[in-house]
Amino acid sequence: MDLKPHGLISQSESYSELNGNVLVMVSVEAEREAVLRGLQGNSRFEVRLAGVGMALAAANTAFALAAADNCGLVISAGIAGGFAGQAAIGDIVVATDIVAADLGAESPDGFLPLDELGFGSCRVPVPAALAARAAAALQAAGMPAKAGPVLTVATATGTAETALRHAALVPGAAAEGMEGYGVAAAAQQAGLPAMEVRAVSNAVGPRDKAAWRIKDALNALEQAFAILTEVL
Ligand SMILES: O=C(O)c1cccc(C(=O)CC[C@H]2O[C@@H](n3cnc4c(=O)[nH]cnc43)[C@H](O)[C@@H]2O)c1
Repeated sequence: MDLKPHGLISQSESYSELNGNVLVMVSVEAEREAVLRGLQGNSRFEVRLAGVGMALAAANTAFALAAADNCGLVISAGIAGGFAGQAAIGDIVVATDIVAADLGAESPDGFLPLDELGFGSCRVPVPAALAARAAAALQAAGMPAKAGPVLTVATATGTAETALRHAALVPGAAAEGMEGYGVAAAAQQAGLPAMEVRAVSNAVGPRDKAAWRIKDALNALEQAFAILTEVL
């Protein structure tokens, strides 16, 4: 495919029509299977493994894009933690912005994001029309879908303190995962729009793996992609 240099297409441009194929990056095989079930053989979509974490996700997305045929959109998808009051277990979150929540520097006055250090941005905006169209389609189909910022973290949140800190850092933060910013950064480098679609399996907060509802979240992810094929 034709890889465009960084910055040629603004991610905040509105996209009325989507052209080309869709690359979906998920972290693990169970997520890949769920998305594939939802896609029901739709040949416009390709689903690849990103691995866990931002670095592997960026590298694998770049490799997948280099081999992709006529890709017009990249989606980071999978299960996620939901922020209290924003997204409950089983909800779908469509990202309005994809935000690397812990990429920057500490200072005595608090966290300094890349933006304030002058090294680029921690935020990849999702084209507003795309996020709105996806969330509206999911809601119209009766799914509990929310739109809001989705955070990418290197360390999954395991305390109430970190949950509150991240929620304060990014007002309206709806969910957190570990790959979105890496996938979106690779898409941005290729001049392509990025989205993130997450199904909530657990609450962001004190770690309690026994309370994770992975099967429910994977079922929601499957249903979401069955609907998204109609509007993307
Ligand atoms: O054990 C399983 O069967 C299983 C099936 C599917 C996925 C998993 C994962 O553990 C995926 C890890 C993946 O999930 C995202 N995630 C989920 N909850 C959170 C969270 O609270 N904070 C951050 N990330 C979360 C993340 O993107 C991981 O890569 C297991």
